[in-house]
Amino acid sequence: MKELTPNMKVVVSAEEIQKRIDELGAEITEHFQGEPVTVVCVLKGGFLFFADLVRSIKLDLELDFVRLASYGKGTESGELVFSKDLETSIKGKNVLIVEDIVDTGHSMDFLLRTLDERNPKRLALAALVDKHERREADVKVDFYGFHLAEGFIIGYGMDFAEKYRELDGIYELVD
Ligand SMILES: O=P(O)(O)OC[C@H]1O[C@H](OP(=O)(O)OP(=O)(O)O)[C@H](O)[C@@H]1O
Ligand code: HPA
Ligand SMILES: [Mg+2]
Repeated sequence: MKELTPNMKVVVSAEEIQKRIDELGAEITEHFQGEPVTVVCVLKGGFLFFADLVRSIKLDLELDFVRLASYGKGTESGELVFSKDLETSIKGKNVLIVEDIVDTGHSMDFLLRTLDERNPKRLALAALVDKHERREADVKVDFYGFHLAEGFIIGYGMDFAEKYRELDGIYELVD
């Protein structure tokens, strides 16, 4: 276990995350009714949730990865693009997007709309954290791990200035 600093408050423990992922894996397995699914990891933040979730889904899976970038990041109006697109076709396939956190909703609004235009059979979104404080785009999270009202969180894929992604729990950064 890594040394934590006094400005890090536990929000969800590693044990709670793993228990919830087992439940989500069972829900997702049931949802797709024995059919194969293409599971899409949203890099970088989604990498740990994706790695654990795919191992708890009991279906035939294809795995693929995307990474989003915005022009003029840091400005409110940054338009989203792929800095890495899917490498497989999703036409006619069941697709599950796996994301660490939905915050303003702009990232998932873009990804859901863009992938939907490729005519998948079904398109669903799993997000470990559904955070409401700053929501601007109306995004439907089909499978969520935890609801959070507010706060800036790190760990389990989520970073602050590229640090803390490797932590196995979720923490809030407090002053
Ligand atoms: O709902 P939103 O306000 O769009 O924010 C959520 C997104 O922001 C973070 O990713 P980021 O683009 O910072 O890249 P990262 O995954 O590489 O950390 C996070 O991982 C989500 O993907
Ligand atoms: O709360 C957050 N933590 C880490 N990364 C994020 N990206 C959007 N919101 C967050
Ligand atoms: Mg991300």
